[in-house]
Amino acid sequence: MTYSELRYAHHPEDVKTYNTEELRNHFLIEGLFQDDSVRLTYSMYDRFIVGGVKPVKKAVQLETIDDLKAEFFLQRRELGIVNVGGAGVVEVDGKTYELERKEALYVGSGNKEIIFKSSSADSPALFYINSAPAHKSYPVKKVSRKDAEIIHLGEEKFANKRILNKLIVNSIVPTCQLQMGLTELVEGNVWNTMPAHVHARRMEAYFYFDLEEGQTISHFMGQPQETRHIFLKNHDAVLSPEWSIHSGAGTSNYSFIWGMAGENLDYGDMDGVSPNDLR
Ligand SMILES: O=C(O)C(=O)C[C@H](O)C(=O)CO
Ligand SMILES: [Zn+2]
Repeated sequence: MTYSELRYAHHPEDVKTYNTEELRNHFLIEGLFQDDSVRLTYSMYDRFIVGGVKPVKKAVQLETIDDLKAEFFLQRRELGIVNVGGAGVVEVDGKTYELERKEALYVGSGNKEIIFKSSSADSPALFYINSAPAHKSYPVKKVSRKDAEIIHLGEEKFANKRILNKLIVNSIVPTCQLQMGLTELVEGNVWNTMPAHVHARRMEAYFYFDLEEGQTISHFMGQPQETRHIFLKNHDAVLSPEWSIHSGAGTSNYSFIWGMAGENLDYGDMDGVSPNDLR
């Protein structure tokens, strides 16, 4: 079964007036993984889709949704998948790709039948997905951890030591708009993406996982001089407008998947904000 919801884009002046509930309703995405279902959020930010697929007892197919007015999901879109659960399989027009935990798959536009399966119902796969409009079809490619481009960021003394794994980026796999990667906070470190940044040419979505039961993350958003926070739990995602910082501090360490789409594929095209300039 496929469920989807639509989120509008916002003017930063309007977001200044949002209360806690409004911020959460517009930007937070909860409940991504429901047994034998596909859960999608179609955002007006660069028409980016955030979703979760959890096949348990049966195979689950990625069906088209009304918002796309398309014959099949990838008619005019590309797809990035990262498995954050037990081992699983993605079938793309009959071809099978096995995805272990933290492995990724890129699927270009034009592929019609995308089917997700878990290798074992006792430890189901959890497929986190991002999708963006695509003008061209690029080949399907699996990206394992060994293929990732790794960057070591931060320092223990600033509680932001982390390992950034670029997975679906154009130096590894050609894409139209999509970029995805996985960042792991080293134990004892809690801050992600600090110093913070914005990138007016791309929106971004963060999906937080590997957060211990009972712990939380305060995700920071908003224009650098007008920030807000949203408290998140494990397996929550959050939309980041092009004008917003996206950073977080947890009550323990955790990992997260970042995904972007927009004007360019230039990961480094970002404007940094010094911590003392944040308001
Ligand atoms: O840990 C980080 O810093 C990140 O992972 C930052 C994201 O990759 C990002 O925001 C890219 O624009
Ligand atoms: Zn960013």
